[in-house]
Amino acid sequence: MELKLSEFLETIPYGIVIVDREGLITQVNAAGSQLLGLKREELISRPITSIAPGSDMLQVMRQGMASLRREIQFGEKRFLVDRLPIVVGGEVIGGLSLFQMVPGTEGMERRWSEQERELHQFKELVEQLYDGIVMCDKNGIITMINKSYCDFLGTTIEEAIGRHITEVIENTRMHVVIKTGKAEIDQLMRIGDREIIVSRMPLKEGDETVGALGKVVFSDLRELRSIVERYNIMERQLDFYRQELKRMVGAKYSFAHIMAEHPLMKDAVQMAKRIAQTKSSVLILGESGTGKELFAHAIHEESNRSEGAFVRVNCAAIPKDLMEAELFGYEEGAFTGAKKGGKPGKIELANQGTLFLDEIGDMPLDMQAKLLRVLQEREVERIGATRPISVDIRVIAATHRPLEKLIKEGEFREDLYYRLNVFMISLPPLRVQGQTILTLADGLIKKLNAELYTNVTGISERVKDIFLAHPWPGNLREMNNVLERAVQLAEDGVLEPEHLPPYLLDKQVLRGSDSISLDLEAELAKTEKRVLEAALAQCEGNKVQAAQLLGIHRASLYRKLEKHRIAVNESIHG
Ligand SMILES: Nc1ncnc2c1ncn2[C@@H]1O[C@H](COP(=O)(O)OP(=O)(O)OP(=O)(O)O)[C@@H](O)[C@H]1O
Repeated sequence: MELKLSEFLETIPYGIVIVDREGLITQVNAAGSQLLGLKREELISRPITSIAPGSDMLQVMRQGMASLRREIQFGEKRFLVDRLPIVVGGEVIGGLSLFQMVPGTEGMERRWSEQERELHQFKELVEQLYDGIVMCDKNGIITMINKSYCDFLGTTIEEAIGRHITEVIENTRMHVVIKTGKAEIDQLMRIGDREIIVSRMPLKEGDETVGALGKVVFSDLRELRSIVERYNIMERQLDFYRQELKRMVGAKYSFAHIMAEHPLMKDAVQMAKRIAQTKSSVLILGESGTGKELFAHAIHEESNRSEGAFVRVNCAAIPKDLMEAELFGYEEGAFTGAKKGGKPGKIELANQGTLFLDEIGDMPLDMQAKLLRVLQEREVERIGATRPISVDIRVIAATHRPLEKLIKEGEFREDLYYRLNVFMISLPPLRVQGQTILTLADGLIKKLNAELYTNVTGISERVKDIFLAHPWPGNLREMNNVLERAVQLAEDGVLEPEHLPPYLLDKQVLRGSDSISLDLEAELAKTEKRVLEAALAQCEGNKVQAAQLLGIHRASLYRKLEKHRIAVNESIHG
């Protein structure tokens, strides 16, 4: 019986689709599948509404009444459709849809659909590209507006089109743009309680303004502000990670990177090389920028722990209440906000390697006590843990602060001081390194030439004077910064005072402004004499020490003393 029905359906030259009571397709004839452009298998068992979204078939079945000669758009085609309920024994058991192309549109189908597709694509583009776009004619009447703008304004396309722009958009200036013919780009505009950024452009035909186009560039300034804020935070984070990465990648500093010209520096390097091989703690003292971290790296690299991690903790930079978690780590659930799975502390991470405690003088007292326990017992216990973990670490500590004074003031534990101070390396500031700083400057210039592709050959006599007179509070870091700037300004040849930062020059002018003459020889001699006297005073007349301090040979010092007729109390120091 069913076979006969389907054979019968094939003889009908119209598209036929039969659905069951639920609206699921049970039969479709060949003409139907061809008109719909879908294979029979793609249609059977699918809800009719998923094939023809606007279909009123369900309603037809519910009401038991046919809907006849309805025109519907199906993709690019237009169909004329009859829908009938199938009634058996007074009961609706399904529905039948009979359809054909709207008579007369068959031949036009392609041309018409292409135009429509283009228009459709254009509309989609306008919707997607712009948060809001509106166009009006020369009288200010809206001729086009997209859905996003309408949603934003609380209106619809149908309501807006044909009305004057001022009736639809508050604070608009589109009518002004039509009058002046001048574009207004990226203007702030308030609509309701929101601030938006808009651009308005006149539409021209030759010289004549025939309308205007407005577009919303940013539909919510709050969003823009939060984007800018997020961007700023990301920039800062990126900066931080860049520095950290530089620190990690650059962690391979060795003794080859350390420049040492002055005898005190040479001694420090010798000492550091010797103690690198031991497992003992090291305390490095020195002012800011004297190379404490560089020495710590070099000791680690030279030691038999160089394969292990070099972990730096900057005690001055970590907030007090975070320091314990940072150093000791914690177990999962140790406190609110503790990370899942817990987190190892820096001490644990330095296992088998070196723990560099920078700025140890800034470590809070309670943390000092806990650190001392780790050093004595060689065990570390995470916050919230029940068992300690044994660790094998080598500690290098550094500070620019006077630890002995801090001990007297009760700010640093004496027992920890002795634990750390198995070996002590003291790095001299530049201002006591005398003439040798000029050799350091030359060394730095060579290094910078290689890094910055410059070709600077050295420093002029005037720059030497400036360098020797400057106290270099930032030590080698400061000198490196000064030279980095200078070699880039000069590019080649020798560095002259104009390549130096103004603060170095200002000092020079101030220093000599009271009694300076233009006799270079005489001025240099005067300065040399002053420096010699200062060095002798600092060494309480000891010539050997003074020569060392100035970085010159003893014989040279004697010659200079004679030249300047400087008498030294020989009876005390020989
Ligand atoms: N003797 C040296 N030879 C070559 N470069 C040096 C020397 N001393 C310091 N520097 C360079 O100077 C800069 C500062 O060095 P470092 O960070 O080791 O100093 P620091 O004493 O740890 O400073 P701070 O106490 O301010 O942290 C680094 O770029 C380092 O490479």
